[in-house]
Amino acid sequence: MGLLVDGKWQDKWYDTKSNDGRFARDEAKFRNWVTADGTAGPSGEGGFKAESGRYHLYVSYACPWAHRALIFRAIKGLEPHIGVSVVHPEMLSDGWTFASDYEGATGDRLFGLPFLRDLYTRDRPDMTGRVTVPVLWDKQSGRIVSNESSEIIRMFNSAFDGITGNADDYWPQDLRAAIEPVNDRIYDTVNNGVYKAGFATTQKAYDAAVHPLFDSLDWLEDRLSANRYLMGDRLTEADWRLFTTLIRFDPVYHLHFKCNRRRLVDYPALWAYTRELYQWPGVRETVNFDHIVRHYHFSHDMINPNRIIPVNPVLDHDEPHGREAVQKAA
Ligand SMILES: N[C@@H](CCC(=O)N[C@@H](CS)C(=O)NCC(=O)O)C(=O)O
Repeated sequence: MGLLVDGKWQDKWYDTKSNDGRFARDEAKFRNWVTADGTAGPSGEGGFKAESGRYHLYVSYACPWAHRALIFRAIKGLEPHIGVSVVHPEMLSDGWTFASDYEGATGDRLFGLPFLRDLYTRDRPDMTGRVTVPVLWDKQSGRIVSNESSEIIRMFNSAFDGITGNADDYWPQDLRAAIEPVNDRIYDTVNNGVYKAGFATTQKAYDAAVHPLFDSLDWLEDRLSANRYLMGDRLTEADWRLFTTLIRFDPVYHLHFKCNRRRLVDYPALWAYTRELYQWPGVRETVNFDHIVRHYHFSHDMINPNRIIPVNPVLDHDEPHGREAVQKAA
């Protein structure tokens, strides 16, 4: 685990000491957008036109943020148009690596590089910052388009529709204003909330994260008892953003990140909802529990110093979800 400083790798854990024991996630540094015609998106530069075969996605199967991008690639029919490289699940002193001696790890399919950091410095030789997945790479310009998953999924949602003919819309104009505050609460208290609890190095920082997390899970359980999806009867990006945390909850966050007031399976609506999304066409194939469980327990040795991989609960994600019966919001 480490970061680049002026293009040089430094093996350092997150600095929680200077922050009262709290984990603070860095802002992603590459914020360009692929658009249908190559005009600039909401941030960054233009010049990234949607074209088949031009872009490549770097992911970890373990990472919930990268998982969002993989899901959008699947459900938007982008698999034939955007290639993928999968890093090794163990993230140790060299950060994410392209070692391929592990089932499902592909190596770097574009350049055969040893480490993900080498991809970052290929674009920015003097880069300072964390080397994170996902990364969307442009083969034509040899540059990183984006390393911000919330933006990559919005590009995938619409930029390639003219190429794929898939116009399914997970960020519909008329729901955007309603989606935003739901995304914000889920990001802060659930998606990032589990990390804030798990990486806390003081009791106070842990308490400040774990209680809002379980308050939000109660709120979500209520909402999803009355609504099939977060926005009622329409499945949106808000659901996919929530899903990648829920699917990791019982195998990882409950034990490893001490998010153990309740398990996901103790929430009937949330658990059935998670199964419905897991069973959505194309999604099951993006979930790799082996990489998920191995990554967290093996990589975070200050949480799990002996790197023992727990046995974990046996969960049946294929059990019928029964969510068709859930009433639409009144
Ligand atoms: N803002 C980024 C966050 C991505 C992120 O933090 N990914 C983690 C893996 S789950 C990572 O690569 N961490 C490596 C590090 O922080 O050094 C996004 O949503 O795309």
